[in-house]
Amino acid sequence: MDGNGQAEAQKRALALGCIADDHTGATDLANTLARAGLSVVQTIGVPDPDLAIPAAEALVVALKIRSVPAQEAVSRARAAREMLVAAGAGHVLYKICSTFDSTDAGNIGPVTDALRADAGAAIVPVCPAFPGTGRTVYQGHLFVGDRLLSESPLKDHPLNPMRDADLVRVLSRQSAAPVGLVAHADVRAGAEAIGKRLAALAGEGRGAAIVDAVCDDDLIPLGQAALAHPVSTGASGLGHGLARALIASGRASESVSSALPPVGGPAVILAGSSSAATRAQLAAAQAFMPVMRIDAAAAIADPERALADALAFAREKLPSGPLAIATSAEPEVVAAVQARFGAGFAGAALEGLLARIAEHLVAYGLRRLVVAGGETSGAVVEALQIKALRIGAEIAPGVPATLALGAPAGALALALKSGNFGGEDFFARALEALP
Ligand SMILES: Nc1ncnc2c1ncn2[C@@H]1O[C@H](COP(=O)(O)OP(=O)(O)OP(=O)(O)O)[C@@H](O)[C@H]1O
Ligand SMILES: O=C(O)[C@@H](O)C(=O)CO
Repeated sequence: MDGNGQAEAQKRALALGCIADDHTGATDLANTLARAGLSVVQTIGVPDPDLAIPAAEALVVALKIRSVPAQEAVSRARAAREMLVAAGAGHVLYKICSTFDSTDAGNIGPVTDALRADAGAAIVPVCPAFPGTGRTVYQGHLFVGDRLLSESPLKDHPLNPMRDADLVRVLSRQSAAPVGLVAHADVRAGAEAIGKRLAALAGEGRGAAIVDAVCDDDLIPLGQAALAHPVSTGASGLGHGLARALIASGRASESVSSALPPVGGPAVILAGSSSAATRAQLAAAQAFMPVMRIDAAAAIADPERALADALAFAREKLPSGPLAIATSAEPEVVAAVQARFGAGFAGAALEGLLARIAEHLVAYGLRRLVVAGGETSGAVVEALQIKALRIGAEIAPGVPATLALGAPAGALALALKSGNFGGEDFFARALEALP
């Protein structure tokens, strides 16, 4: 192989394997890794061995395990790690939400414990910081903008209300082994200081340690220190640090991602997220497109009727331009729906409804789709049988334009928006950005 061939092959050798606990989290991470300079491919679930996926330095496996029972999350994450390690990944990042979404019986602890055991690791560094979107960790406490997590809108999340900002305490409640803290003073002192502190905590028998990070500069030593361990757990900030550390160590080379090919055609927004950000974005969208608000209680009681109504609305409006269909509602309405049907049942029913709407619309010829909400995105992407995503330009921090690969319906441009991401004009921007 000549010099160019070697450089090309090295550029595409898998260095970083990622397991994302939801689909918008996966595209967020894939976007961050691509912007940091890695070549990245995202698959929907563990890919079938016969799926032809382009070679890449980072592979992000999108799972939908944030809100499933812990045992199921553990076995699915283990299978994904096994595949990633067999494919050559030297480090595996378990991508969780930057707002640490999980219940006390939640999955971040059990999955982190299991991946640590499988990798034979002494300790797992854990950091959900993503300073670019206002998520920072100080003295183990997670902030969303200038509020503690427990005082942010995440306290009212429909599936995982986050009412404790002390992540050492939160992760301890979910973990088999005790949890430690690498505080900001060590992070400021650099990668070596973080490494020493992690080693000391491992020596005390701690299985995981929350690592502080309050700004982008902290992500570089964090990534270097994390790369010395086989497994880490965190959000896009840690992903950025790992990508930069891989490039700095020569295990990956900086590349520029290419633009997505144009898809064109009708566009629809489907929103299942009830986050404050998504609600504000829908209100802004109402000024320039028709928005159908689905009554969640009525839709759960009679899903066939809700499906028929949504499709009639779409058929009528789509010829004149983009439209939105949303189950999103104010926290009091969500609480009432959950009290009547149970949160899990209501969530699954509404995700299923939006996924069926997506299937029908794609069959009608829809080619550009924006989905708001991680669980909702997972349901939609799985229903459309999308196998992998190519990552395009960033629409807003944490949200790239993507191109669906392997879907039976053919080319489809997609933006999967995490509930809390994007400014008020996000939907207008997304429609412009989808090729
Ligand atoms: N009106 C409603 N009442 C009750 N539950 C709802 C309602 N609308 C949507 N849901 C459910 O709330 C959940 C929202 O989760 P989803 O992950 O899609 O959004 P999010 O949590 O805001 O986004 P992210 O996970 O990306 O932060 C889904 O299960 C959805 O079906
Ligand atoms: O980290 C985040 O906040 C997002 O990528 C996410 O996981 C949303 O579901």
